[in-house]
Amino acid sequence: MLRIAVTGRPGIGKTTFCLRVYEKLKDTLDITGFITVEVRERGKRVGFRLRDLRTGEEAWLARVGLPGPAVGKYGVDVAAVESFASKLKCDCELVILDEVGPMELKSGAFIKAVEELINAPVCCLFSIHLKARHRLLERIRREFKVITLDESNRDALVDDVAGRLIDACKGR
Ligand SMILES: Nc1ncnc2c1ncn2[C@@H]1O[C@H](COP(=O)(O)OP(=O)(O)OP(=O)(O)O)[C@@H](O)[C@H]1O
Repeated sequence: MLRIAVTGRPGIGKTTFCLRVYEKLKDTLDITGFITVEVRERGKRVGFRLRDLRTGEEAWLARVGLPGPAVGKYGVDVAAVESFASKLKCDCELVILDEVGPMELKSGAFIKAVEELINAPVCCLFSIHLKARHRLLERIRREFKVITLDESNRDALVDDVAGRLIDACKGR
């Protein structure tokens, strides 16, 4: 059972990396999870949407002007996080989760769902916030193989991580 967490500075390509690995593995492995996609209007970032990898279903995670707990200038839709967290399943071969960060961590149900995943024998590819402090993030940093993405490694590592996850999930 292989558990990998990618991290790196904001905008380095964590979401892109998770998506590329998903595209490589989706026909081979049973995968659940979601990614977080930034939304820009007229060039300015206005918020983030959650996207279920398998179904393509989307919801706002956080948006400027949304009521709810604030992270920077964004209000977090905790109910949306909970709804996506409830779809994370331990009984698949791989869980891809982008990301475990300050917005998602506003949801107690999200924290509980991720803890259950970590306690289960399932392969994981998470992206995690580089610096945020939280007991769940500390646990992931301790227990996962953590890879820091940068411009020089983020392309080459896609095949490497995808290959390692297939081997681990298929017990090779
Ligand atoms: N390997 C890559 N090569 C070239 N451009 C990339 C690569 N990875 C990401 N990008 C570009 O960089 C930008 C940010 O990418 P992405 O959203 O994946 O980063 P992120 O680390 O998830 O960001 P955030 O910190 O907001 O979560 C996007 O415009 C994306 O197209």
